[in-house]
Amino acid sequence: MTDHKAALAEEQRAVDHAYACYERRFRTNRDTLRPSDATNAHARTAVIPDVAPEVRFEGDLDGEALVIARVDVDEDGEAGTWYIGRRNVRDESYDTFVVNWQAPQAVEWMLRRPDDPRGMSLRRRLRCDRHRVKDFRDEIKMAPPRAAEPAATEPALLKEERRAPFQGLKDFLLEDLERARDGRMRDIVETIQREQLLLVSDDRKGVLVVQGGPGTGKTAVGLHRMSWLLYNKVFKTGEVLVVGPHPGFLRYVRGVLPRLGTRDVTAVELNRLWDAPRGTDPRPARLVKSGARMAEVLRLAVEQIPVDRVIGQLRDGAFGVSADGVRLVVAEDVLRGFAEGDESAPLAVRKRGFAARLVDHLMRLHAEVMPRRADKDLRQRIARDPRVVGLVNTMWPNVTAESVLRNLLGDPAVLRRAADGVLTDEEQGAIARRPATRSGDEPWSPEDMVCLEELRVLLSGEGPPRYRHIMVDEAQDLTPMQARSLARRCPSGSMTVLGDLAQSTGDHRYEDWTDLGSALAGGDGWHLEELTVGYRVPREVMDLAEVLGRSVSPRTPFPRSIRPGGPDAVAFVPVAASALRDEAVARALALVSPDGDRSVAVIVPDARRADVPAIRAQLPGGRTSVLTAAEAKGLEFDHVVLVEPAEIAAESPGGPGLLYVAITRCTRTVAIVHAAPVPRTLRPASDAPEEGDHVIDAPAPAAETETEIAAGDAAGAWANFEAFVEELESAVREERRSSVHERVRHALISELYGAGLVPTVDSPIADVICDGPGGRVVYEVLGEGGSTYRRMREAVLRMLEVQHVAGEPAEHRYLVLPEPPAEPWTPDVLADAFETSVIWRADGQWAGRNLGHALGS
Ligand SMILES: Nc1ncnc2c1ncn2[C@@H]1O[C@H](COP(=O)(O)OP(=O)(O)OP(=O)(O)O)[C@@H](O)[C@H]1O
Repeated sequence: MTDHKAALAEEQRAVDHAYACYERRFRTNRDTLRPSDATNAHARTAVIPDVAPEVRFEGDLDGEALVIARVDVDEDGEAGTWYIGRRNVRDESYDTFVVNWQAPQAVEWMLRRPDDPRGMSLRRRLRCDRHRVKDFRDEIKMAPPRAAEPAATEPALLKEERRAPFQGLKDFLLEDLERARDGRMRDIVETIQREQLLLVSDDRKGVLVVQGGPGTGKTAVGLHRMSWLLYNKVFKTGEVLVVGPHPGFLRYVRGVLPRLGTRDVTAVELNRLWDAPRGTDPRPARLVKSGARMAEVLRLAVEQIPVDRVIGQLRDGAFGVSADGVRLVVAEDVLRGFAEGDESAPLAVRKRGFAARLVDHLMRLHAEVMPRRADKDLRQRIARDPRVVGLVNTMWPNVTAESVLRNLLGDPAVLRRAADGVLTDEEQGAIARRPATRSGDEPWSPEDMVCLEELRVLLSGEGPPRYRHIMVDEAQDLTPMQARSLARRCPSGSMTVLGDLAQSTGDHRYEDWTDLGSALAGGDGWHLEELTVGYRVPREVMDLAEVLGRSVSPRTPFPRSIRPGGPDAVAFVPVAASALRDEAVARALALVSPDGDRSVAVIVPDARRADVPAIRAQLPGGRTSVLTAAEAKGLEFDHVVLVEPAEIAAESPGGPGLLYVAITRCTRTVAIVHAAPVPRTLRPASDAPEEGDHVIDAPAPAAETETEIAAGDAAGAWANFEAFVEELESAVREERRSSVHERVRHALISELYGAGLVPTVDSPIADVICDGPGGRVVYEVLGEGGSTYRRMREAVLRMLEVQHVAGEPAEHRYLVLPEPPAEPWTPDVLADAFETSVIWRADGQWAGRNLGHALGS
C-alpha cells in the first residue's frame, strides 16, 4: 500500500469513528432540538422556516460531510490529533474528537500559516462525500524532527509547502465550484478561504461592511459569520436578524444556517420591514423621500406642530382662562417659549412638559393676584380646565404619523415651513401631492412607509422591533432613510453589511461606503473590508462584464475570477425582435442537461415580465427558472440565457447595475439573446471602448411624469379654539336649561352610579363621561325633539368635536334620547357611519342596543 493510500485508510477510520460517535450523541439529544417557528410575531413578518419540524439525523447535515480537516498539534506540552468539522463530536470517554470549525480553537488552527505553523505539524484538508473520504491535501506538513535534534527547535517547513502553501486547497476549491447548482446555496466550510474566515470570525464591535464583486462569497461570509456569532454566544438566536433583497433570495439561502447547526434565525425580505405600501411614487418623489435630508424635514415638521397650531389663532394674541374668578392671561410668545423644551424628545414627551410649564405659570399668575386664596385642588382645577386642556390638545394634538405626513405632503405651506432651507423648491414640488379624499385612502408608497416609521418615533418615541445584530445583504441598494431605519432597529450598532457598489440598482448611488456605513453605524462606528476573488463567475464572463461594472462604480475594485470558463462561456445570439422569445426558449432547452442536474435561468427585462409565464410553460420544471433581472439578485445558476440586455440597461437609472447583476449570475455559461444592439459597455475588457466611451448606447429611460403639485387646499387654518370651546360650552349650558334633558341625564347618571361606576358629570363640554373597565365612554343627552335624525346627527358631530378638543378619544359613544327614535332606522345609520350607539327612555324604562354596556352593567 502506498503512503497516500495508507493515510487515506487511516483518515477513513477516523471519519467512521466520528460518525459513529456523532450519531450516538445525536440520537440521545434529538429531543432537545426545537422545531423552528413558522412565524415570528416580533419581526411582524412571515418567516421562511429554516428547518423541518422533525429533524432527523440523516437530515441534520443535509448531505454535507461531518469532517473537513485534521490537525496534529503539539502545544504547551499537549500533543494530539484532532479533527475539525461541522459539529462538535465527543467520543465514548467524552473527549473531544471533532472540533466544530467555529470554535475559537478550530478557527485559530485553520488560520495558521505554513510559514508560521507554531506547534502544528500537520493540517490536512479532507475531501469527503458524506462519510467517505475521497482524498486529502496537506496544507501544513512539517518534517518530523530528527532524533538528535533538540525538541525546542522549530521543525523545518517542507519546501513545496513554502512555495505553494494553498495549492492543495485550490484544487479542492475548483472541484467544489464545479459542482452543479441545484437552486439552493451551500455552505463553504470545507473550502473556506483565509480572507473569508478572517471576516467570518471578525470579532470587532460595530458595523462590518464587506464589499466584494459578484460571486466573491459575501453572502456566504455573512451567513457563516452569523452562525459563528451565535455559536460563540456573542448573541442569542432571538437577538439577530437576516435581511435579504427578495423572497427568492431567502429561499435560496435558507438551508445554509441549519446545515451549519444554526437554527431559528429570523430572515426577512427588506421591504417587509415596513408596512405594505398602497401605491408608488414617481422617481423624483422617491429620491427626495428616501434621501437623507427627508429625516430633517420630518423632524422639522413635527417640531413645528405646536407652533403651527397656535400662531395667529389666539384672540388678541394671548391665551386667557379664569380660575376661581381670577382672569389669567398668557401671551402667545410666552406660550411659544413653553413649547420649546427638548427638541430631540418625542412629541408626546414635549407635550407633557408644555402642559406642566403652562400650569406652573398659571399657578404663579394666580398667586400674584390672590396670594392667600390658593387651595390644594387649585392646580388640578387649572390643569383640568377645558380651556387649558383645549389649548394643550390644540397645540399638541394627538396626531398620528399618517396625519402629519398627509399634512406635510398635502399642504404646501406646511411643507415650506418644514422644508425651506433643507429641500429645494423643485424637491418640495416633487413630493407635494393632493391629499386623498379620505385619510384612510392615502396611497402610501414604500418610501412613505419608511417616513411613517420615522414619524412614529418622533411623535411617540415608539420604534420598530430591535435586534442586537443584523446581517443585511445587497446593502448597496439601501436608501439613506432605510439605512436610518435599520440603524434604529440595531441600537448596539453591530451589523454585517454585505454589498457591491457596482451592483447598485436602486435610486441612490454611492461612490463609496462612507455615507451608508456612517448611517448604519452606532457608537462603535464601521469598518470596511474587501473580498476580491470571484468564485462563481467564469473568467470569460467577468471579462465581458468588466467595462460595465467599472462604469457603474469606477472606484470599486473589480474582482479577479479564479474559475476558468472555456470557449463556450459567452455566446451572443442576435435574432429578429419577433424571434426573441422562441430563441430564448430554444437556448434554454438546449442547456438543460439530460439528467437535469444543471440549473438554467432565463433572465428577462422587467418590461417583458408578461412573457415569463409563457417561457416558463415551454421549459421543463426542476432546475429551470424564468425571472427578471431584479429577481435574480443574489442568486446563481449554472447557465444563464439573458434576453435583450439593452432593455435591461435602459430600464431605469439603475439599469446598468441591473445588467451587471444579470450577467454575473452564471457559474458556467451566459447566452445573450438580443434583437437590439448590445450595449457597448458589455464587451470584454480587451475589446474595451476608448476613454469617455463608457456610455450605454441604449435608449434613454423615458422621462418620469411630473409630480402633481398640490394646491393649498389642505387642512390649514385652525379655528380660533377659544371661540370654539366657548361655543361648545354655551350649547351645553343651553341644553341643561331643558328639564327633559336634565331628567334623562340624571336618570343616566343614577343608573351608572347604580352600576358601581363614578361618572364625570360636571364637564362644561360633555354631558356625561365615564371611565370604566372597557375604556372611556362619552354620552350625549338630547332634550325635547331629540329623537329626529337631524338632531341626532348634530349631536354626534358635536360629540366628535368635544373629543377632539379633549384630545382623548372615547372607546364608545352613546346618544341618549328622551324617547324612542322618530325613525327606526336611525340607530343603524349612526352606528355604521359614526360608530355611535343610541339608547332612549320609553315608559320609564331604558331601551336600545348594547344597553347593558351603555348602562355599565
Ligand atoms: N471558499 C469557497 N469555497 C467554495 N465555494 C465558495 C467559496 N466562496 C464562495 N463560494 C461560492 O461562490 C458562489 C458565490 O458566493 P456568494 O453568493 O456568497 O457571493 P456574493 O459575493 O454574495 O455574490 P453576489 O454579489 O453576486 O450575490 C457561491 O456558490 C458560493 O458557494
